Amino acid sequence: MAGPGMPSSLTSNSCSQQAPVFLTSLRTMGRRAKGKQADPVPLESQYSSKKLGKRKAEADDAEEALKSIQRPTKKIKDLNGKGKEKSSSKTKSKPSNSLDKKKKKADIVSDDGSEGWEDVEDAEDLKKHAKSLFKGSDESDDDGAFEGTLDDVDFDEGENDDPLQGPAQDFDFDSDSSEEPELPPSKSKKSKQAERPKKIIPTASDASSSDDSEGENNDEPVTMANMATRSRKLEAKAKAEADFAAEELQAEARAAEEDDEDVDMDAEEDANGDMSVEPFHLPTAVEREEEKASGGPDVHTVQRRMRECVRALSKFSRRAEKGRSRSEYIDQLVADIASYYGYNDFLAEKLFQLFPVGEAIEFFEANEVSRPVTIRTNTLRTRRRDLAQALVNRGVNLEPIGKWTNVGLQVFESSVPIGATPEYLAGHYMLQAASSFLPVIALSPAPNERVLDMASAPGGKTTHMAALMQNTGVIFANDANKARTKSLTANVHRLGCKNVVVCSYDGREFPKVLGGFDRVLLDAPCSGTGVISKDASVKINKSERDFTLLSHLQKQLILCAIDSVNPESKTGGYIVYSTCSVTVDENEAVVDYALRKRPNVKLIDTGLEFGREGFTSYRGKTFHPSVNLTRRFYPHVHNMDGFFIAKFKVEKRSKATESEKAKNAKEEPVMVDDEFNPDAKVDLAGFDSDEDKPYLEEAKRKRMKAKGLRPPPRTQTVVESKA
Ligand SMILES: C[S@@+](CC[C@H](N)C(=O)[O-])C[C@H]1O[C@@H](n2cnc3c(N)ncnc32)[C@H](O)[C@@H]1O
Repeated sequence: MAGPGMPSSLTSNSCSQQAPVFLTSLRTMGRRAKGKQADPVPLESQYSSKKLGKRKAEADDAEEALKSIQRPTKKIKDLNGKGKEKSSSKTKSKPSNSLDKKKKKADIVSDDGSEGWEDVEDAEDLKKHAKSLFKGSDESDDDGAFEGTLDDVDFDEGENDDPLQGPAQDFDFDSDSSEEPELPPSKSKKSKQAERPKKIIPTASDASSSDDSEGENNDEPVTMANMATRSRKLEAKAKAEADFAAEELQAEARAAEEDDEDVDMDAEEDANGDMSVEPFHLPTAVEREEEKASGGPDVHTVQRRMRECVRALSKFSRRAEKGRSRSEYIDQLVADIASYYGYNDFLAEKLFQLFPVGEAIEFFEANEVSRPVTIRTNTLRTRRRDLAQALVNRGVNLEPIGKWTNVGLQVFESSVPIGATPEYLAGHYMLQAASSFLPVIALSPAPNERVLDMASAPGGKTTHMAALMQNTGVIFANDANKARTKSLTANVHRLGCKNVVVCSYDGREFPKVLGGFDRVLLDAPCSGTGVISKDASVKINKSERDFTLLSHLQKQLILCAIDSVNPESKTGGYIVYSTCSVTVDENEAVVDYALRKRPNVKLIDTGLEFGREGFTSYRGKTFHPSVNLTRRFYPHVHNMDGFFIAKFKVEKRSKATESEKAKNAKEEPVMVDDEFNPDAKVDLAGFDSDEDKPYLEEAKRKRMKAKGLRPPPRTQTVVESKA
């Protein structure tokens, strides 16, 4: 495809790399919580003020964790105050979304290719239709987009007997465009919009906005004019109820704790509510071996043990068995987490280490629940208000995601397949996870700029950038995987992006093939530990070696991204590095590496109004203090996919940095033929792999130990293992 400033060499894809191990293509694992959107959670939950990175066994964490690991039969109210039973993923189904029941549902496929909701119960025709149309879904791995025309779609198909006619103009769409005329309020029957559940990812400003409905008469009929206000009022009420329920829970927990002190500390309710079950005993190493040999414990035992370990770790001196160490409890807990949630031991431990004990359980729980379905309005084709109106008319229950985006809509329910509406096919929106709006918001490309999207397929972020640039300037949308550039191209066409040049190079070939960009987005290939709810295969198929190789690749790519930026850009000179992974190796460690190797770059604020600070130290490693400017997003905190974002400003190289450059000359970007593939030998020539040596050595030692071999003595300082 042609584009302004496009060298002719880029009109055809020049890369013939092997497809990388791309996470969303592995869809063999079942999803236990499929079909549920997670309950809304407040932005920056109670953990927000906590310093992460330390294994703090706080009582608060333990209580959160105790809520997550449910007793098999005990009913615990959820925070929405509905008193529904929360259930473990292995023994019972998850709490269902109340919206599930009444209406038929259509398949919704997110841009990541994951299905958001369950199939329409008794609408086979819709299902069949949706199946064929979802092939072109934004981030699906299917290469082919829908190839028919709008005429091929039966526009009436999506209409159910009771189409929703609610208007969209009463939502807060002000941010869409200041030119929009004020639509006069019109009368309609009560829209189902008013019944929608609480918003996801509410910002502080969202929460405070609920106050303006004070004093309104609840009995007055619902009109288009008052619908949004009433809805906010309902949300406020729900929040108050949730707070009340949470207080109740805490009171219960406090009472239980007091009981603990009075009665035998180890007395425990059994599955039937009897108080006569045996006191908890942490298995010894021998007992664990025996347990393994006999096929492992039953799920109730595992649940109880996890709960007890969390309790013990929260007040270790009082609750732990005499003579047992903290690390014994942690080892048992991690082993149980791995078996309960279905992770390999290595990954369970790696993820567990990211959080305080109680919060870790929340993270694992959140990975069992699908994230909300969200779409991004393509402002090249429509306005959010108009899109919302069109979709509401088709029976889609939606609302703006939050104040932080003026193009996002959260879909609560739909009687039509959201990936196959006429509006979708006409490119009015992209099915896109809320988290993937963030890197583009952070990069904030401006009209007429020259931008590189280094790893861009299938184009969710490229097309978002094209819209922000109002189809001006040029975006080089690159992806090493040629097959994936097909869906990228399809999306670029569908969304009407005219300033995009699609190309297929290994990102490590930049800036040799092309440089001088105002801005670069590196949405790097990663392990996908932030999107486990979409792709459960990550739980078992990621090994230590994968993380080492990925981290290498990411470090190589980030240097190339930096070197592709024009430091003298009048408008830009920025890079955003992002991953959908939560591991430190793929995030802070990569960013810190870039800061060390390229003294002419510095981290700057992402401009995002939420997200947790990146780690400045982690398990014995200290990063540059400015790494706290990076942002982490978590499913259990933000109700989004796990994500990481860093924004850099590239400065001109000074004399001092020039000498630095000479020193690092051997690290000039190199042409590397291997795409990331855990089994391929990655050519690291010229890349500074020295610093990874201790890790590689330690990994080798571990592998040998696991095989019962005696590892050679350590030759280098190895980062301290588990605290
Ligand atoms: C996280 S996905 C990108 C998603 C995309 N930015 C979007 O928003 O739709 C990572 C991409 O990196 C590509 N990739 C893997 N190795 C690469 C390399 N060495 N150079 C460039 N792209 C690479 C993969 O093919 C994959 O499409």
